[in-house]
Amino acid sequence: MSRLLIRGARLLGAEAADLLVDDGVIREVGSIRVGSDVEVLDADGLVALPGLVDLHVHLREPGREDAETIATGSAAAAAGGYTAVFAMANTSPVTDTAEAAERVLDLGRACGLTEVVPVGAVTKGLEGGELAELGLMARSRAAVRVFSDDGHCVHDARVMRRALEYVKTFGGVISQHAQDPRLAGPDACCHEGEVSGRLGLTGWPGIAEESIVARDVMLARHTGSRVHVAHVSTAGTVEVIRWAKAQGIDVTAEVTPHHLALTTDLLAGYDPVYKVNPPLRPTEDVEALRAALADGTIDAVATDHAPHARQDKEHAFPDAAFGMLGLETALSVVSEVLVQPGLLDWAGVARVMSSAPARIGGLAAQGRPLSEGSPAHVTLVDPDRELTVDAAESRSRSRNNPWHGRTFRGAVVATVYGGRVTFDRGATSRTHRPLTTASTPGADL
Ligand SMILES: NC(=O)N[C@@H](CC(=O)O)C(=O)O
Ligand SMILES: [Zn+2]
Ligand SMILES: [Zn+2]
Repeated sequence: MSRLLIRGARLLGAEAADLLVDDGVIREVGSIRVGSDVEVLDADGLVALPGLVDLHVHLREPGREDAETIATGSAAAAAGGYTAVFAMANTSPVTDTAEAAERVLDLGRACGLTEVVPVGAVTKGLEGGELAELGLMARSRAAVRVFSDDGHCVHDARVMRRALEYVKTFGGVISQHAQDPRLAGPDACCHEGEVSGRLGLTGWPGIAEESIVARDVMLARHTGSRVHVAHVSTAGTVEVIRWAKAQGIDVTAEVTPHHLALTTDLLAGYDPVYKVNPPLRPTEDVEALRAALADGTIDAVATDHAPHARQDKEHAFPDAAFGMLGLETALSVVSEVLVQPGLLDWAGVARVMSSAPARIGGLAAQGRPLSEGSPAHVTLVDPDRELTVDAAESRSRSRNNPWHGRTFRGAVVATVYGGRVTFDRGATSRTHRPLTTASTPGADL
C-alpha cells in the first residue's frame, strides 16, 4: 500500500504537525521529510479529527436498493467524514441472523469506503416477540455488538429484559427506538402540540419517548446490562438520562443533527422532507438537547440517515415515509449549531462524533487519538469553509435532504479511511512533492 503524508494538520490539543501513514497505520507524527514516492494531503489550516463514527444509519440494502445501497451510502458516509457507520437492521430481509449480518459486513468491505458495521435485530423480523439469534450474530464474523429493532420500539418489557440479560453475556448493547406504541397512534405523523393543532395534523407527545426511556434505564439497572437510547428528542428524556447516569446506571444516548437544529415550526408548509421519527420538536427541546450534548449527558451525535425513494416520500404529509438524509451534512450542522456558538470545541466534536460512538459500539480501532501506531482513520475539517447544501449533489441515492439550500460554516474537506483517501473536496493538493519541508506550528485548539 502506498504511503500518505498529511501535511501540517492542526491536531487536537497540540501544535500543527505532519502525519505519515504507511500500510493503514499512522507511523510518525511531527516534522516529516519524505521522498517523492508519497501521496501528499495538504492539511494546512485544517483540523484533523479521528475518523467520524456514526452509530445509526439506514443503508437500505438488502431490499430497497432504489433508495440507497451499501455502495451509495458508504460514499455518502465518506463525504461526511465517516470512517465507520452502523447499519440498522430494518432492511428486507431484516438483519436478524448471523448470515444476514455477515452479508452486510462483506458488502461494506467490498466497497471499502468506510467500515460498515451491521446492527443486529433484537427480535425476529423486528416483530417485538421472539428474540433474534443474538448470540449467533455476536459470535459470527460480523461480531455484532449493537442490537436494535430501530423503526420499532422493543415495547414489551419482558422482551427488553431478556434482550438486556442476553447481550450482557458478551458485552453487547441494546439501542432502543423509544416510543410507546400505545401513546403514539398509527396515524400520528408529528409532534403533538400547538403546531400540530394549528395544522390539523395528528401528533404524538414527548412522553411516548420519555416513559420508555424511564422504563429502560430501570431495566438496565435491574439486569446490570447496558442500554443505548437512539435519537433522543425531548428535554424530558434528557432529564431521565441525567438522573440515570447520576445513579451509575449503564446508559448512553445519541442525538441527531436534525434534532439539534430543526424545530416543529418547519411543518407549517406541510413539506414531507421534515417528516421524521422521532418528530421535530419545539425550541425548548432543541435547546435542552444542545446543552445535554455539551455537558456529556448525551454521549454522541448519530445521523439516523434515512434515505427514501421519491414514491415513498412525495405524498401528502400524513402519508409520507418518516426519515431524512444526514451523513453528508452532520459535521457542518454540528459546526454551525454547536462549535460556532461556543458550546463545543473541536476536541468536543471528536468526542461526540468519534471516540464516544466508537466506544459505545465496541470498535477498538476507531475513535482513537491521532498518534503513532493508531489506525489511519482521519477526518480533515476546515472550520471556516462555507458549505451550501445542494440536494442534487448528494452521493446518496435519495434526495430527501432537509438542508437543501442552507449554508453552514465548517465542512469536511477530506477523509482518510485505513490510510486511503476516500473523500477529497478538492481543496487539498494531492501532488507528489519531493522533500516536503516541515510545516510551521498553527494555532492550538
Ligand atoms: N428515523 C426515521 O424517521 N426513519 C427510520 C426509522 C427510525 O429511525 O426509526 C427509517 O428507517 O426510515
Ligand atoms: Zn428510530
Ligand atoms: Zn433509524
